[in-house]
Amino acid sequence: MLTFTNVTKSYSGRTVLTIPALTVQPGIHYVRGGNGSGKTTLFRTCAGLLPFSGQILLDNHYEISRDPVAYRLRVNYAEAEPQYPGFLSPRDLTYFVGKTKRAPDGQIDSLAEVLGVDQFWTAPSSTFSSGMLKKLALLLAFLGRPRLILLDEPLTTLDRATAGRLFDLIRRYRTEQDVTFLLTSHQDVTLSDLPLTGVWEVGGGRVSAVE
Ligand SMILES: Nc1ncnc2c1ncn2[C@@H]1O[C@H](COP(=O)(O)OP(=O)(O)OP(=O)(O)O)[C@@H](O)[C@H]1O
Repeated sequence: MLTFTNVTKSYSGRTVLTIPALTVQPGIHYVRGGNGSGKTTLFRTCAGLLPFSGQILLDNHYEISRDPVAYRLRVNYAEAEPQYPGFLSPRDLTYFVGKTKRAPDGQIDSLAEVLGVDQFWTAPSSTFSSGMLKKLALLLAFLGRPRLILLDEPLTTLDRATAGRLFDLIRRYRTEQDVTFLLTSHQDVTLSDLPLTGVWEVGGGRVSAVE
């Protein structure tokens, strides 16, 4: 569902990722690697947020530089450490992102309830704890009808109950809507409740399949 061809990503002339050829099949994938190995760079590149050279193709059709709107409509991303303008509330942000992602009727309310964002719906995000910010970022990442959702450290700072509900949501989007997930975590064991399709190791500037 996602194909990389001759992809390289550099910062100020320093190459941090080289992916000559790689195909990610539909499913739930765990992307692991040490600090600074390039996981966030990989996710931000896939999300269309960073310039790179080469080609990333979604569903054999959508390419970031050729179809930027169609591609971004289908690829959602939650940052490891989300930040939003402090004066904006979940209601403001979900309205805006929901519109750009063409969220179906009722989706925002349902996700807000499942992830517990409805508890602080109109509060300015400057007043949020890191777990509250994480819940909001996760809600935004499920909006619309994505084909691919990239979750960078989704469990960090999340309380146990919400983590369980997030796993249910991932399983549901996977089985009911054929959404593919790429997830990172520094704790292998925390993802063990999910039916993983693949495990990938990022290291030495490369991405390789583990199993
Ligand atoms: N904006 C940037 N400018 C320059 N170098 C960067 C930038 N962002 C990341 N890097 C470098 O790219 C490499 C990969 O960083 P990245 O954040 O992708 O790693 P990571 O695997 O997500 O790390 P962690 O597990 O610590 O979050 C590191 O060497 C980092 O210093």
